[in-house]
Amino acid sequence: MTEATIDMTTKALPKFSTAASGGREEFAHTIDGTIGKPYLDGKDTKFFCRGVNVFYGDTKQAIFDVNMDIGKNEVISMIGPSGCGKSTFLRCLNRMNDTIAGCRVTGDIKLDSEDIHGKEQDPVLLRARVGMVFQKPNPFPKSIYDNVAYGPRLHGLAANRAELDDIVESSLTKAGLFKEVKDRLQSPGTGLSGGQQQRLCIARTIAVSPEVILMDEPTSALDPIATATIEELIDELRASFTICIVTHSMQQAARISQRTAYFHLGYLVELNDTKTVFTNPQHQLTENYITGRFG
Ligand SMILES: Nc1ncnc2c1ncn2[C@@H]1O[C@H](COP(=O)(O)OP(=O)(O)OP(=O)(O)O)[C@@H](O)[C@H]1O
Repeated sequence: MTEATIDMTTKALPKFSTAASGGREEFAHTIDGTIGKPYLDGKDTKFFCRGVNVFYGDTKQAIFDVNMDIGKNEVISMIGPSGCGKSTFLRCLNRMNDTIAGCRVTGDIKLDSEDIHGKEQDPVLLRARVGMVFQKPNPFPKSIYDNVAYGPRLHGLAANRAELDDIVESSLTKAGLFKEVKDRLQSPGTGLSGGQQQRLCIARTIAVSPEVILMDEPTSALDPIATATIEELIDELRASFTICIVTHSMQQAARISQRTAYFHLGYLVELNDTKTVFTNPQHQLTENYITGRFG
């Protein structure tokens, strides 16, 4: 994919060749900030990201100078060709990149005006505020109940068993799973179907009362019916949480998100209202991707 040369003839936008050496540098000079509406002017901003770069080791830069705001109670989709840095950027938001040897993040990332890299920040507490759901459902080898109770126990969120029961029930209810599992809470979480396991993972994330949920291709391992259930759930969860989702499905991004961010080779090319991105993309690279000419 990095060897592709992009046809820029249909729109009067700066030339960009990704071919071999210099492609990234040339592209960097063509972008005068991200096109669209990357900023929220401080209004209902949950995440404030400025000049974010990510490096793997000494030689590989995966994210280049990303600037964006993420709003409270919005669903924001991150799309782009494989390897463009969507997951890497997502992991910046709860410092999951800290767990990858050799990975280094620079720039300014604030959650509710707090520097997430500040000395006083405990990454474990940050990850409770900014939860994550992964591509492959990954329930713990524990009962359904214990999967959901794990986080609240770890963070001491329940004073007694009755309170813990309430948290487990309400989290499973919010994740749209309680009715299906209420008679088998002590059964293994791994015994559920793929779609149910993913909703269990969402319940586990919700159980510690996060403010933001990061989802990295949460439905790519699921069938269309389970996918539809999760998409409906995401729409409901938006009332209580900010949701950032990486997806390879443009239809999914169009269905569930209010804004969509298009990444290309580590650059945030365009961030705009989802409808604009899919009906009137402002950058040639976005248009190429959504029309299937690239990616
Ligand atoms: N642990 C790592 N060590 C070194 N390079 C990495 C690592 N993780 C990702 N990369 C590189 O960083 C770049 C961005 O990868 P990333 O997984 O963030 O892209 P992506 O857009 O999420 O891709 P996909 O859609 O295929 O999941 C790629 O070039 C990838 O090879």
